[in-house]
Amino acid sequence: MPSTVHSVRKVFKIACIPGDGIGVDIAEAAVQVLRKLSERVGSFEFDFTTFDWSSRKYKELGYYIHPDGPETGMEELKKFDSIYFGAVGWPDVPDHISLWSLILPIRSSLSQYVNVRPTRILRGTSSPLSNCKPGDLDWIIVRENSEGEYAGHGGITHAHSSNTVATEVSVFTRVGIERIMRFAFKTAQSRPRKKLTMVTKSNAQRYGMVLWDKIYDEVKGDFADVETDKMLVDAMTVRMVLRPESLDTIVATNLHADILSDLAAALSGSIGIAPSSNLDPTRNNPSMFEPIHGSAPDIAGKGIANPVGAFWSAAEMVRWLGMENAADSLMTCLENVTDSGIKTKDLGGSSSTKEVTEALCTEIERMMGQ
Ligand SMILES: NC(=O)c1ccc[n+]([C@@H]2O[C@H](COP(=O)([O-])OP(=O)(O)OC[C@H]3O[C@@H](n4cnc5c(N)ncnc54)[C@H](O)[C@@H]3O)[C@@H](O)[C@H]2O)c1
Ligand SMILES: O=C(O)[C@H](O)[C@@H](O)C(=O)O
Ligand SMILES: [K+]
Ligand SMILES: [Mn+2]
Repeated sequence: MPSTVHSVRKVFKIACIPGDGIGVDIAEAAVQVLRKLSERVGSFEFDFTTFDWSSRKYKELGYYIHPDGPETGMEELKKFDSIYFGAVGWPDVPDHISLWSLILPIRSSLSQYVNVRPTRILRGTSSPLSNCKPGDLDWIIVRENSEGEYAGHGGITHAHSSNTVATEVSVFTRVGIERIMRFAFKTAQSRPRKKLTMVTKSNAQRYGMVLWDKIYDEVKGDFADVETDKMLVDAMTVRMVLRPESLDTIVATNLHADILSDLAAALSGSIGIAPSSNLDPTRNNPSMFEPIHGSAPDIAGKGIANPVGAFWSAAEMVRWLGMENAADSLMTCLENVTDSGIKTKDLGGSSSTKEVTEALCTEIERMMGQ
C-alpha cells in the first residue's frame, strides 16, 4: 500500500501588540520578516492576532486593554504562545498612564520577571567609542522585571497644597532577587567567558540594595565556575564607556538595568538595534518580545525607524519557541544586511525602514532557498 508522508508544520499563535508611534512600523516589519522566515524554513508557521491596544484607542475609548481593567485582557493573552510588542507612549497621554495601563500590567500579570537585553556591535556597524572594536562589546544585561521602583508602591497626598508629599517605594524581596540572580548566573555560565557583573547602589541605599549584595554572595557559591565582580551603578556607567571589553553578563535592578541598557545600546551603535525578551522562565505564561526603544514620537511617521532591534527581538522569540537554528539564521541574514551597508540614518546609513525590511526578506530568500 502506498504511504503518504504528511509534513506537519507546527503553528505558533502570536499576539501582536504594535502600540504607538514607531512601534507600529517596526512591529509590521517584524511580522513580515517572521512570515518570510517561517515560509523558508518550512517546519513551522505563525498565526498572528493583532491587538489594537494603543494610546489612540485610549484617547477614543478611555482604556488601553479592556474597559474593566487590564487584567481582563490577560486571559486573552494567555491563550498565545508568545507576544510580540512594538512600543507604547504618545505625547497626548501622560507617560505614567500609558506605561502602567499597557506594558507594565502585561509584564507583571504574566509573571515575566526576567528581561534579557543583549547587545553587541553588529557586522557593518560601529560603536561611537573610537577605540571599541566589534567583539570588544558583547554584553547581556539581565534586568529584574517585577520589583524595585516598578512594584507600584507609593502615593501622593496634599496634592493641592504647598505641602505635597509623594513617595515612590522601591520594593525588593528575597524571592524576587534570588530568582533573577540564579537566572543571571545561569546566563553567564552558558556563555564562553562565564563572567557576571552585579550592579547595585548599596552604598547609598541601605536595605533593598544590601539584600541584593547578600543574596548575590549566597548564590555565587552554587556557580563556582562563574567569575564574578560587583559594581556601584554610577561607576558602572564609566566602566561601560572606558572598558567595555571587561564586561560580559550583567545583572541589575529593574530601574538600573533600564537605564544601563539604553546606554549599552547607544554604545553598540544605536538604541534602534537592541532587543529585549520579557520572560516567564517557568513557561506557565507567554513571554513577550520587543525592542528596548520606545515609540520615538520625534521620528514617527517618517518611515526611518531602525527595525534592527525589532528583528533581533523576533529572533529571540523564535529561539524561545525552540527553533534555535532558525533564530541563528535570522541573525546571520540580519548581519549580512547591515554588513552590506543597508542601514537607517541612526546607524549612519540612508535606507528607510521598508528598505531594510525588504533587504532582509531578500537575504532570507537567498540564504534559505528551498
Ligand atoms: N517598552 C516601551 O514600549 C517603551 C520603552 C521606552 C520608552 N517608551 C515610551 O516611548 C515614548 C518616547 O520615549 P523616549 O523618547 O524617552 O524614548 P525612545 O526610545 O522612544 O526615543 C529616544 C530617542 O531614540 C530615537 N530612537 C528610538 N528608537 C529608534 C529606532 N528604532 N530607530 C531610530 N531612532 C530611534 C528616538 O528618535 C529618540 O530620539 C515615551 O512615551 C516613553 O514612555 C516606551
Ligand atoms: O520599562 C520601562 O521603564 C519602559 O517600559 C521602557 O523604558 C523600557 O525599557 O521598556
Ligand atoms: K519597546
Ligand atoms: Mn527603557
